Amino acid sequence: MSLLLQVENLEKSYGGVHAVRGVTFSLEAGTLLALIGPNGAGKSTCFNMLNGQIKPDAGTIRIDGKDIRGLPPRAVWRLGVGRTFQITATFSSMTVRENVQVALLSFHGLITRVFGFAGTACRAEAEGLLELVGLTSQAERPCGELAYGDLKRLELAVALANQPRLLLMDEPTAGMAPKERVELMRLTAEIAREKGIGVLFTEHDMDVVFEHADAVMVLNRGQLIARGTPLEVRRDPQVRAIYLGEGLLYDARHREGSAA
Ligand SMILES: Nc1ncnc2c1ncn2[C@@H]1O[C@H](COP(=O)(O)OP(=O)(O)OP(=O)(O)O)[C@@H](O)[C@H]1O
Repeated sequence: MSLLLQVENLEKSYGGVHAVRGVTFSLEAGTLLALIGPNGAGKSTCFNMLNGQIKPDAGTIRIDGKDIRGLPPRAVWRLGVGRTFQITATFSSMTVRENVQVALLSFHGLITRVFGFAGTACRAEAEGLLELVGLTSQAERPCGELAYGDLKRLELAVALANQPRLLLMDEPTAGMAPKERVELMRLTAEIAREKGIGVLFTEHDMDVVFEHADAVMVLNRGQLIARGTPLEVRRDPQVRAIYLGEGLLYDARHREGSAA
């Protein structure tokens, strides 16, 4: 596996708040890395630096060896950094297929040629992506009618339309039922492995993190305090201390017991 993302000594302060301190990590293509930490740990700030929304004070961010630090979001997106958000950003009056078509038109630089509807442009490509995320049967429905779990799949298809090398997922399963969470993350992992996409995701649901991440890193007060396999991180005493009262300790015992 090749090293896709390399982050070194990333720093960001807001006035007196040192939000991200010396964060260093890497991500291999085709793997899922979870970034966890309590509220205010600096997760969103890290994400916003990785996709160009916030300029780091210091540090380097390399995608396939190219330093992207300080580039604007559009340029970062063009280099293959996609992002999904906690609140889905789709066009509710368009059909599911049209939403993916519009994303594809944008990716192919054709968006200025369509005025409000996608017609037949990129249709076959859109249908291929809908098949990939299991939404073929929903293709002609207005997106505003979709169940929440399907909306999240659509959001994944829209993100994939840009052929990302790195996909940043902001709490991908927030608001979903447990069964839907498992399905979405299994699908994401399958697609990431098949297409060699690196996925970095934040998540508050520890079940999702420990089931689906290849590696987990823990941020606390802007600093990475642990990085390893899900099992290593679950067993880390510092991580356990931070997550006491948030379910991790119980969860870890429960899982280790059931794995034994
Ligand atoms: N625009 C801003 N101006 C000032 N302080 C900020 C700003 N954005 C974030 N912070 C502060 O930086 C720190 C890290 O915030 P951040 O939102 O990155 O954490 P987080 O881990 O994403 O939290 P959450 O899980 O609640 O979303 C916090 O102390 C926060 O109050």
